[in-house]
Amino acid sequence: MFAFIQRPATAATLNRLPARVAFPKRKMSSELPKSPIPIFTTVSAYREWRTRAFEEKKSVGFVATMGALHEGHLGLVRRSLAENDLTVVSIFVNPAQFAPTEDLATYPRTLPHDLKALEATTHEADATVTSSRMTAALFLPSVHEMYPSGITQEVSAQKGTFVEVKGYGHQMEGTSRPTFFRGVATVVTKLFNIIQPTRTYFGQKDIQQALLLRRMVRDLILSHPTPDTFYIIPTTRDPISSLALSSRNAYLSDTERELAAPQLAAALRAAKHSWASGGANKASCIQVATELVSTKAQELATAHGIQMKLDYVEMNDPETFDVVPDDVTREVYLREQVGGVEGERPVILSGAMWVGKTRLIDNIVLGDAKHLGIVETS
Ligand SMILES: Nc1ncnc2c1ncn2[C@@H]1O[C@H](COP(=O)(O)OP(=O)(O)OP(=O)(O)O)[C@@H](O)[C@H]1O
Ligand SMILES: CC(C)(CO)[C@@H](O)C(=O)[O-]
Ligand code: BAL
Repeated sequence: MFAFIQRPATAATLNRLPARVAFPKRKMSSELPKSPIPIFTTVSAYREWRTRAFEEKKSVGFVATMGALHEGHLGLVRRSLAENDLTVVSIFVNPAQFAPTEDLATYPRTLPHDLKALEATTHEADATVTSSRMTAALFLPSVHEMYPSGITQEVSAQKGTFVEVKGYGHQMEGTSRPTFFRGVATVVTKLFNIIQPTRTYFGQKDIQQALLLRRMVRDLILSHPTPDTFYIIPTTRDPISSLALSSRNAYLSDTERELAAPQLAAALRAAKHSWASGGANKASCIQVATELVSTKAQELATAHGIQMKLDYVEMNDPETFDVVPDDVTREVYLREQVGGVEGERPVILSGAMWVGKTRLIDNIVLGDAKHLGIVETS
């Protein structure tokens, strides 16, 4: 499914590209750090660049982020660099997806670090090409330009145009963050309209977001990207603790990060093990995960004064996001598999956990993740 890798024309064209398509009349504010990566702070400057890329028939890969870049983001960027002539990364901390009680004000903003990380992330295109590709453009829009009608985090007071993917944003993460997916769908529609990506890359770490946005691309009949050029990339984890990398991990103290945060992934693995063993129904698999976190929480509170609390662990159907009923076992779930499909019917096992004031999320797909278009890079 992901075998199509666009070959760069020649090393020479690649080396020339950023310079040829990058320097129209872009407004570059003097506070921006110096970088070889062109930074577009306005839609019109970006569009001029994109028009040139269209004319030159260059494919454009796109990675949408809120910044504070880490290896999880960079994995998406590497994939885009490998598969496209040009790669655009956006950094925009989107007010519309934060509830008024959430961490918009304190969300980590680390532009100098982000630029250095993008500069360092180059891809050796292939053995026959001697040059390497670097991110061709960073899109760094203002809140004012992204929300011309204005934006407040209070949904009841909002005015203007918003995008909702009805029926898919109230379950899972939507239960705890009821206005989150409306904010995400709105901003990503705007970003797709602006960036016009040939391909786009989202992370499995935010699995409901990725599946919901791919559905939105299909429902809105977008051409850039299409559902087929919307890629979901497996979660990058800390190689030792298996903690899913996340910008919000920066809020954690060293002991919280080492001892508490990895317990969410451990709880999901424990539930996965129960599910795989056969006889256990969904409720008892979830209970295994819940008990693991509460036992560990007591231990960490006593020994280290760390506050850790599960928000939820749940299993959901990846098509509908419906909760798997409590009494369903793996055998029963698989019996309902629609005929003719290869591999095991997937189910999303996901959770969220508070460590102090930091809310972390994680998920594992049980069964065949290929059905969801999630494939490890070969
Ligand atoms: N560990 C990861 N592995 C793969 N993709 C990731 C990972 N972390 C984030 N991403 C993806 O990067 C994109 C941008 O995410 P974002 O900027 O919100 O970072 P984040 O680490 O998810 O931040 P937060 O801590 O706010 O959840 C999303 O598609 C997201 O799924
Ligand atoms: C997709 C996104 C960039 C929209 O603001 C954000 O939700 C994120 O970083 O996952
Ligand atoms: N990674 C999703 C962005 C958010 O939690 O706001």
